[in-house]
Amino acid sequence: MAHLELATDHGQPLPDDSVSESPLAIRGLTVSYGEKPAVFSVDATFRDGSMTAIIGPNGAGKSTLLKASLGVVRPLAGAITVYGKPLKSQRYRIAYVPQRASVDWDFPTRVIDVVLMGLYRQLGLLGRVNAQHRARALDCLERVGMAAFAERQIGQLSGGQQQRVFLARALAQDAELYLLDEPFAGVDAATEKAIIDVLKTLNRQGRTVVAVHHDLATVTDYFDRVFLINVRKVAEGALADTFTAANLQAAYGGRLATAQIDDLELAAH
Ligand SMILES: Nc1ncnc2c1ncn2[C@@H]1O[C@H](COP(=O)(O)OP(=O)(O)OP(=O)(O)O)[C@@H](O)[C@H]1O
Repeated sequence: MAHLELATDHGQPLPDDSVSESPLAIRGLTVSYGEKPAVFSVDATFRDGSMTAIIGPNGAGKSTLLKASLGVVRPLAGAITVYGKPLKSQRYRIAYVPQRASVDWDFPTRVIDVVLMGLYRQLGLLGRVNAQHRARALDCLERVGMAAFAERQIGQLSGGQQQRVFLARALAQDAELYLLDEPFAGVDAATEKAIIDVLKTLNRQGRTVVAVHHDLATVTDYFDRVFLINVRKVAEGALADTFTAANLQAAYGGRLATAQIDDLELAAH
């Protein structure tokens, strides 16, 4: 049966199993930085083992949704569960790759140290790094093609290289749920390919990937589900049901020209 959940479903109780089986379930989330909410009354149920693109125009609340899911911003209202349990006790199961622009790249630290941060659970309170930890961090750098840069200062890398290092840190964490905020923004084609290959490999291993994504032309190739938002949820579901011209119009309004929509490989709805 086609699975299409529209924004009108919030407020209705969802069956318990959809929450308990979901790596990330959001109910009634409202976040406000000032008077106007950035995210309003949003429900979302990210499916285990799926690859979901969060899509919407600038300022639609996409980053805010991720930050609230990590407990980084405090919501006005709403509940977030991770694998059916409160976020607080499950935070370690989530790896996060922030938006590149939001990171202070001038802090003096080496690439390998950034990746070792992903091993914080193994390192314990004293943070003693042994040969095994180092080998694991190097292996993660290898997987994103950055092993040769291990000793380099993070500020001395290009934007795409920095993005790969942050992905390596997320890999080191060996999480089950990966949240990425525009992982392909400002990277070249080779880096984009390297990143999507890593994400698809994680997904094949059963990990859940949720990424804020701006390039509508690659949605169909990269993802199997979409979550459309413009402060409120517009729609969420499988590509075939949800990545439609009508939903894109609803999310972007006049900001997306009909010609742009016509060029996309959309679901036939
Ligand atoms: N720390 C903050 N303080 C005040 N307002 C904020 C803050 N962070 C975000 N906002 C506002 O909240 C709204 C949603 O921002 P958010 O970054 O979540 O949108 P987005 O969909 O990720 O946008 P983009 O595609 O441009 O990255 C915007 O109007 C933004 O200006």
